Order: sequence, then structure tokens, then C-alpha cells
Amino acid sequence: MAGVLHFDDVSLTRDGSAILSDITWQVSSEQRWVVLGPNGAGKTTLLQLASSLLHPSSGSATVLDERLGSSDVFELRPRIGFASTALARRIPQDERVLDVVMTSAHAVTGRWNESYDEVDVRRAQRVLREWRLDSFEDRRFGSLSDGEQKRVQIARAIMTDPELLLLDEPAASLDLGAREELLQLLGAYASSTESPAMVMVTHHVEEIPAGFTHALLLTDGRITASGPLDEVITSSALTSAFGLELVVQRDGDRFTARAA
Ligand SMILES: Nc1ncnc2c1ncn2[C@@H]1O[C@H](COP(=O)(O)OP(=O)(O)OP(=O)(O)O)[C@@H](O)[C@H]1O
Repeated sequence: MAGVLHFDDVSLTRDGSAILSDITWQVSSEQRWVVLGPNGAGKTTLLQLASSLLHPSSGSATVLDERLGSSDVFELRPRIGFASTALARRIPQDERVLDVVMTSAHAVTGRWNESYDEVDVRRAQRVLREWRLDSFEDRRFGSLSDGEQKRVQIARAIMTDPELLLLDEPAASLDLGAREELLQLLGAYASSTESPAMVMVTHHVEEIPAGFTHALLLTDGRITASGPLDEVITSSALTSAFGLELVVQRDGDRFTARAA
């Protein structure tokens, strides 16, 4: 059970405003975390810290045993897979799907003149197959549906075999069928002992895949609850995080929430 994230009293200030305050949080390799909270709570900012794109203003943040602020982030970043809409916007629309996934091995978006060997090609093809994308290998990224593009982004993030996988709202904007297909795939991936530690930001408890083990609730940049899923995804914890009387129900592996 290796330590993956170790945040101790972390705060982050931007342009004079406190975005995150007093964040103490630990993630180990076999855990899969979901991060929930209202708009503007600081969820994406927390993922940016975990991906080493930002450093804390105070406190100590250690990612994969590297302390942010005193390690080489260019060595650390290839060990982390990150999929988000902001990153997806950098993918050229006319890029071939196989290349979108394969260029991740060189941490670039858009194929230029890097050379790839047969091992990279075979690995990209295997990852595309695992995410039900093998028939899209030669299609242009921009020609795929939202659901297919989200799966390509995740395939790209796991191409390098990361030790930590960060997903920022992977199911946002998907229709019901595409969301359920993605959740099935994410659930199978999260349930495998071969998979890395995962942290996924979402707005909806309905989007928590099977196999996720822990949850962190953020409100106004502060943790209001964190721990095993069953202890955190409750009516009382979500009511207090969202400031609205909510009823949460669990049905098998999945959750639903509605106003009381
Ligand atoms: N570069 C920045 N400078 C100043 N404030 C910022 C900056 N980036 C984000 N913020 C602010 O930090 C707060 C947290 O933003 P963040 O995107 O992390 O929240 P979030 O929980 O992911 O929100 P959402 O659910 O709406 O995506 C917001 O109030 C946002 O306006």
C-alpha cells in the first residue's frame, strides 16, 4: 500500500483569494477517490495540485513521494495521467485517434516528427481496445462523439501506465447511454488491482463508478468530509456540503441524490 498523495495542511491562494484552505488528505495506491462539491469549491484546483501543475502557498504536498516545490516536476508529471476538458481542447481536431493516444508517450498533443516504435503502436492499440475504441483508430479526433472523445482522453491518460490517474469530470455533457457506457468501463478499470490510484472530480453522485472506494467533499475550498465512500456519500454529509436538504440513496454499487 504505497503512498500516492500526502497533503498536510495545504492552502492555496490565487490573486489574493484563498482557493483551498487547510487540506489534509492522503491517498494510497489501492484507493480510488471521488471529489464532490458545489461549483467553485476548488475541485479542479485540487486536481491541479495533485498533478503538480500548481504548488501549495503553504503546507506540504507530496505526490508519488516527491514534495512539490522541491522536486523536478518534469520527472514527476510523466508518472501521472490526467484527463480534463481543458487538456482535451489542446488536441488538434484533425489528429488521428491512434496518434492522440500515442503522442502521450512523448507528452505532446499533435504529432510532429517524433518517432514511435512498434511497442508504442501496439500499446496504444491495446489501450484503445480496452476502452472500446479499436474501430476508431484511424478516425479524426474531432469527428468523434462527445462520449467517444472522453474515452480517447482517458485512453491517452493511461497510455503511459501512470502511477496516479486524475480525471476531471469525465462524464460531463454525456447523454445517458454514453455516460453509462463510460461508467461501466471506469468501474471495471477502477476494480482492477492492476490499475493505479485514481482521483475523479464529479458534480453528481450518479456518476460515481463501481470500484471507487473513498470520497472527499469540498465546500468553499475546505474539506467538509472525507473517508470511505459509505461514510461520506450520505444525506447529512451532502446536505451540509451543498447547503441544501438532500436525500442520498445507494442501489448496489451506485448512488442517487435528490432534494428532500
Ligand atoms: N487563476 C485563478 N485566479 C484566481 N482565482 C481562480 C483561478 N482559477 C480558479 N479560481 C477560483 O478558484 C475557485 C475554485 O475554482 P475551481 O475551478 O477549482 O472550482 P471547481 O470546484 O472545480 O468548480 P466547478 O465545479 O465550477 O468546475 C473559483 O472561485 C475560481 O473562480
